[in-house]
Order: sequence, then C-alpha cells, then structure tokens
Amino acid sequence: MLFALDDASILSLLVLIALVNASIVQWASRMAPSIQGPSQWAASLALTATMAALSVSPIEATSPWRGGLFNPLLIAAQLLWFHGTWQFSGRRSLARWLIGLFLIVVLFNTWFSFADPQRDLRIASVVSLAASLKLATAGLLLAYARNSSNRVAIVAAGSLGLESMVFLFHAYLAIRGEVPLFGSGAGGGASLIWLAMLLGVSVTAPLYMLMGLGRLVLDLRRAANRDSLTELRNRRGFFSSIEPLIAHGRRSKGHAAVLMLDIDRFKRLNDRFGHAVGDQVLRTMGATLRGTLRGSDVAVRWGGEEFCALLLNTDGKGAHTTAERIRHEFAAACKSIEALRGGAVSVSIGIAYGALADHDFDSLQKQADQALYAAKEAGRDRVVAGQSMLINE
Ligand SMILES: Nc1nc2c(ncn2[C@@H]2O[C@H](COP(=O)(O)OP(=O)(O)OP(=O)(O)O)[C@@H](O)[C@H]2O)c(=O)[nH]1
Repeated sequence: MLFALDDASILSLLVLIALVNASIVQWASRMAPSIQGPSQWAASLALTATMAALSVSPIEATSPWRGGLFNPLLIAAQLLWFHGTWQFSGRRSLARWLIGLFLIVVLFNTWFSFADPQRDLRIASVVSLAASLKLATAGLLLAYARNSSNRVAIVAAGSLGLESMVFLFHAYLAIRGEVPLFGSGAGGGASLIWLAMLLGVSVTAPLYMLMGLGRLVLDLRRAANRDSLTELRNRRGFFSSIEPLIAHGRRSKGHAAVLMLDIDRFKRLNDRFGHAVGDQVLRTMGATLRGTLRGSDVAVRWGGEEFCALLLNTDGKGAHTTAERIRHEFAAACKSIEALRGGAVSVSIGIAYGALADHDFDSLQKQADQALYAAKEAGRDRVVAGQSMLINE
C-alpha cells in the first residue's frame, strides 16, 4: 500500500493537496480581482499546509512549541476561510474584529502552552472555536445559496458541516483527556481531525472553486447585459429580457407602452461642465428610472444620452403619468448635482402605447421616437404621446 492510514501519511497528503489548491485558488483569484474572497481562501490553504508541515516536523510531540505554533495557524486558517466567505457573499470587511479575536486566541494559547501548560484545555477550546468558525462559514454559504441559487454552495456548506462535526468530536476527546500525543494514536480518534482537514482541502476547497467560477460566469453575463455607467441594461440585455415578456403579453392579449427619453441639450452640458459631470447626469437618469419604474418594467440605456423603457402593466394614461413623474424626478435629482452649480437639466419623452396583438416592439419604439422628436421640436422638457395613443384615447 502506498500510504498507510497513519498521521504522517495523512499529513503529507494534506500538505501536498493544500499547497496545490492554494496555488490554483490564488491563480484563479487573479483572473477575477473584482470577486472578494478567493485570495483569502488561498492564504487559508497555505496556512493549512504550513500547519500540517509543522506537525510532521521533528518538533518533539511533548514540546510546548507544537501546540504553541500549531493552534494559532489552525485558527488563522479558519478565520481567513470565514472572512473570505463573508466578503465573497458581499458583506463589508470584519478584519479588525477577527484580528482582535485572533490575538486573544494567541494569548490564551501561548499562556496554556508555555506558562501553564494545559494540553487538554488548550485543544478543547481551540478546536471548538475552529468548529464554530466552520459552522458559521457553512451558515454564510447557506445564506449565499439562498440569495444566488448556487447549489454548489449548499454542498460546500454540507462538507463544512461534516468537518465541524469531526472537530467537535475531537474537542470532546480532548475534554475527556483522550487525545493521544502525535504519532502514538496512529489511525485512532486523533487521526480523525487530520482526515477532516483532508476533507477540507480535497473536497471543500474544490467546491469553493466551483462556486467562485459560478459567480464569475454570473458576473460576466451580467456585465455583458449591463451598461456599466448607468447600471441599466444595455440593448443586448434589454432585448433578451423583453422577448419573453412581449410573447407572454401577446398571448394574454395585453398592452404595452414604450417610452423614449433623451436628455436635453446634453452636448452643451458636456461642453460647459465636462464629460465627468455629463456622466454624473447619465447616472442620475439611471437611478431615476430604477427608482420610478415598477419591477415589471424594463429600462435600457439606448445609446449616448438616450434611454428607453417598456411598461407592460399599465394603460396609456398610466404611462403618461409615469413619464411625467420621470421628467420631474430627474430634473429634481439633477438640482442636487453640485457641479452643475444650480443649472437645470431636463429630459424630453415620447410615448407610444398599443395592444401587443397589433404592434410589435419595433413599431411602438419607432412611434415613441417620432413622439420624442415632436417633443424636441415643441421646445423640449415635455412628454409627447405618439399617434397610436391618440387613436386609442
Ligand atoms: N458625458 C458623456 N457624454 C456622452 C456619452 N454618450 C454620448 N455623449 C454625448 O451626448 C451628446 C449628445 O448630443 P446631441 O445628440 O447633439 O443631443 P443634445 O445636445 O442632447 O441635443 P438635443 O437632444 O437636441 O436636446 C454628444 O455630445 C455625445 O458626445 C457618455 O457616455 N458620457
């Protein structure tokens, strides 16, 4: 047999797999620097490898240095894993609190390793803390899985849960004073903790990589469908969102309104205040549309300073009211842009409305565009209804 199931063999495997996975995760984290977490997981795996290497080192089994060094590494690895997952799921850094917790553990562990050596107390407390951190990380994963419908996160949470159970069992053995010295408990209960760590680096870590990959694909897909300045959909995202909505609306004999919006005299605004201020005005339009439209409506940055919105659950009158609300709220929001120094910004809006059985999106959009043109011709800063609405009214 290549490896006998003794502590030294498990630890050697642990060092090897942890180092390989740390390198892969670190390499992957460089490919997606906007995703927080993976570099901390890589550091955690590197610490796990160091900890395992330390355990197969020639340090005497009875030496206080073994626990004195091993335990801080174990806790640092769990804290990094937890904090990486915390940030991966979009939460703000907890670094200061966790560094504080780590320092307390180091003090506690140093005291009970060197000043007043109490091996069982030390192992039971540190291993229980590690198990709690693993359980807390599993909880974060379950919450993440619920929000992102990422099933890999559920499996990773299960794997972490299993690891934490083994850690708790190890803490229980320590309370009973039954954790043998390294080397003397080959294959016994003491080896379980190494097996749990092996499970961590060879199963949980790859699951994490898969979870990170899923997130990367989601982010890329999102970026491909979004306009990064206004955070609204771009045309590609818009058309892929409205296609099924329009098909459903047509089947259910529904109506739709299309709004075409164009910020007035935007070129002059850019020339006068600069492109950065122009961009701020565009972002304000994005926020206004997001804040004003319903969840069932779809808005897009059509191009430049032009926007479009598709309203499905409304009639012509409701669409008109919504357009007027957008016009007012946009003007009011622009008033609070300091760089404009009180200068007013307005938007012209054209609307088309009709039954989806008689109109496809293109024909409504063209009518809304003509109405927008009429709004510009009539002096800007107004809402103009297209032909189909006048016929419908
Ligand atoms: N700051 C900024 N400006 C942009 C962006 N995209 C397009 N523009 C500018 O928007 C301006 C559009 O100008 P025009 O099409 O002449 O329209 P306008 O000045 O708004 O005039 P009216 O529509 O007739 O009221 C151009 O100067 C473009 O350079 C962008 O992403 N950021």
